[in-house]
Amino acid sequence: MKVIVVNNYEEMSIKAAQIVASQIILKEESILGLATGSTPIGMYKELIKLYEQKIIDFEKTKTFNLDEYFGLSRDNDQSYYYYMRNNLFNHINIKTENTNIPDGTAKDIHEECINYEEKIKKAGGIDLQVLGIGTNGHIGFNEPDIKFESTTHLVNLDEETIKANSRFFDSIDEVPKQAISMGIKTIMHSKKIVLLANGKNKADAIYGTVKGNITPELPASILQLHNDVYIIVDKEAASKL
Ligand SMILES: N[C@@H]1[C@@H](O)[C@H](O)[C@@H](COP(=O)(O)O)O[C@@H]1O
Repeated sequence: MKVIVVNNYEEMSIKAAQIVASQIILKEESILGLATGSTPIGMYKELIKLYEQKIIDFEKTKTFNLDEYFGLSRDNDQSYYYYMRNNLFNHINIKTENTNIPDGTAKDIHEECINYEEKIKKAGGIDLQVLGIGTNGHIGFNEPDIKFESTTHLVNLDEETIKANSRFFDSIDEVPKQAISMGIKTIMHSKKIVLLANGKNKADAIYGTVKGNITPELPASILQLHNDVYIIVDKEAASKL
């Protein structure tokens, strides 16, 4: 693990965008794994700037998002589909058919999960996966559990996650209780991983990720077993390391 401690959110966003941009420059047809949440928004803004400056081009890039809320349609402004259009895809030249996000309204969720996993495999696997982290150490929506869930699956969200994510909704009752998420194996198969975290409320999760035991109780801890991971954290998130 390469832990990079930066001064603030802006520096974290720039560093992360540089890594993603380098990946695209080295391989135009890169397969990117993308994350949502508030953490990567600054990184997406930086990537849009680099695109506008013609430093990077998304023409041949493909993306797979980590997760999607179960039951939210694509036009719901809290869906991750909506988030990705709003924060990145609408501002760059990526082809819509090259962007992939699990369909939270699929009739057969089991089939949707299998197909999503297949699509990633067919595309050749993820070259670079961007991750945020939950305060409980979740990555994607892989919640603390007694075992690591391997492939794309339907998840029951933890109370802590529902509470944390309620800040984006009008009320806590509107937060979906389930989501579709790539599994731990899906994430670990990525060739390179960049995890971003900022703020004091992520300090315990970052400590567990970098220095804790490898345990499904703190899903991000499994990243210790990956051989190409960057953890980019601001001083507050790094405060317990
Ligand atoms: N499924 C997402 C995660 O992918 C994200 O990393 C996490 C942290 O969110 P934030 O960046 O807003 O703290 O929240 C959600 O639960």
